[in-house]
Amino acid sequence: MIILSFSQELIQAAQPYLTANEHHPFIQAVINDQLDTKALHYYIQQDLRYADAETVVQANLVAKSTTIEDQRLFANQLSTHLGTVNELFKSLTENTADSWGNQRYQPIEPVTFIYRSHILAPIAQGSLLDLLAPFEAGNWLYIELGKYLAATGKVQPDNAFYSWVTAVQDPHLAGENGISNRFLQVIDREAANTNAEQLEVVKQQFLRSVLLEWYFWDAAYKQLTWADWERHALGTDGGDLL
Ligand SMILES: Cc1ncc(CO)c(N)n1
Repeated sequence: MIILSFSQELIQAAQPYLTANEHHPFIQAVINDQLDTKALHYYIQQDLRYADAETVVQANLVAKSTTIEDQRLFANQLSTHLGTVNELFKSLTENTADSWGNQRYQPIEPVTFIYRSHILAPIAQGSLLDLLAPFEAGNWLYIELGKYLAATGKVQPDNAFYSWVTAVQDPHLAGENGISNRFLQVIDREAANTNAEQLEVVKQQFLRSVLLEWYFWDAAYKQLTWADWERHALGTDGGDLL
């Protein structure tokens, strides 16, 4: 019998969600180089707001760390995040007609709000593991989607999403000794001191992140706004939004 580490267990349980993300029409449109400019704009604007929540999560990972080594790991990655996040989105913006100034600080739309709330929630009462796992799920999913998109061989430099695919495969993030694997190692170390009941909660929160990733692509594909949700709830649009 092969005994899985806790992080391997998370990754195994997340496989159906990964497949669903791969199959999402947004990702398939990237492969076919048919991504709608409006979907790309919405994605850039909303992911910048998600990235702002990642900044807050990472500051709190430093705060919840109990050793200098952990504090340095999370603080260094926070610094890297702050140094690179705008660059990625700026390079994505170059492929669109919109200016960078229009992309930053747009209103936080429903799915972005829910996903941000999900990764921020453990700050109040959670352990280091509670805070790290739902956040790391997003890193892991992005790396896997990057591998998937690269393996198609279809996302070439003239594709609007090319710089995204390159960025999520950066060895600093995705390499054997990269940040994602180092975060998974911290997850395994913390899991060793956590009871089975609490580990099940952590697992569900990890999986919920990967589920919300699917809804994040879906919201971008449909450019869903609070106004759409309102029209839908108040019954004035007659259609199925979700
Ligand atoms: C929605 C989302 N998930 C994960 C990442 C990875 O940082 C990101 N930038 N955005």
